[in-house]
Amino acid sequence: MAEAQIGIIGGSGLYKMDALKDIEEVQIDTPFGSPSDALILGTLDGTRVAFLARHGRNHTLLPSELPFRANIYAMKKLGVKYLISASAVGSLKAEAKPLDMVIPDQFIDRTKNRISTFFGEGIVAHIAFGDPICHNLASVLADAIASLNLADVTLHRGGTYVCMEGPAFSTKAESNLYRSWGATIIGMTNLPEAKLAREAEIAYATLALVTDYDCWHPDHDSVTVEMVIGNLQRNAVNAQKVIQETVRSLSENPPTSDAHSALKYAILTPLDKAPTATKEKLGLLLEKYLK
Ligand SMILES: CSC[C@H]1O[C@H](OP(=O)(O)O)[C@H](O)[C@@H]1O
Ligand SMILES: Nc1ncnc2[nH]cnc12
Repeated sequence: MAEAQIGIIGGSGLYKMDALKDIEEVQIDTPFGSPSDALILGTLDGTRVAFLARHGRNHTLLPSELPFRANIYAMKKLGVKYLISASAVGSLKAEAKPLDMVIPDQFIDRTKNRISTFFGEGIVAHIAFGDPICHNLASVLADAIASLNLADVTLHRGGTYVCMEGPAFSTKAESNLYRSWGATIIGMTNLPEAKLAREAEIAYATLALVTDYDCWHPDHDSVTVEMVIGNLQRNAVNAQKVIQETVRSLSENPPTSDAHSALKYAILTPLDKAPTATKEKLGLLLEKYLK
């Protein structure tokens, strides 16, 4: 059922993409349940893409409730090889200001309650995750931002995204602790997604849209939902331009990615000894290794 090589996951405040043409809504069933919402297949400048609203189009799912495995598996089912996450984040550094964009290259895991592997039930795999973001896809994103010359948008290339559990925002002590670790931004969603995308051999990169200074900055109010959504809406048009330009570039020049062969040396269990039910459940992920 290959339908789109490029997927987009829209986070808080980015529940649809206005530029998509010839839209088709697809309800996708996966061995890991239903995704956050129907996936939207649409065309951007002649290229078919798949869009998913991470929290559902009416923002009905908490970060801890997100069906991360179903979301990534659904993208895999549609044939996605490159996945762009657009996400609202708080800034942990003075120089990353609200309305700036960050393309992080590292994560710190502060989640407590997430399932972030497809494996288990008789099949063991350990993917390499030292470089959790696809460098080549991140470069395409960065080049797209540079080529657009967006007024008032500063891009910060690289940096560490702290992924917290939520849903409450951080305490000041936590926020300052993450600052002392040198982290750049904070959010609640991208780390499990990046891990699962890697297991699914999908290249993943984050376009982080800074909406606030969390709660550490002495000269700025602490983050509120109103602040996040207000600033995200101010940035939504630019974010969509960046995604559109990235898609154009990816379709002209699809980069190589180590993610596309991430399972090659990761699976420990001999597949001929693995439970049939698990092999069937992981179907699409194992397909090429079962031949
Ligand atoms: C609405 S504020 C907190 C919420 O915003 C971010 O969402 P996303 O990553 O989906 O853009 C953050 O991770 C929290 O889920
Ligand atoms: N300060 C913050 N903390 C966690 N997630 C966020 N999303 C946007 N701003 C955030």
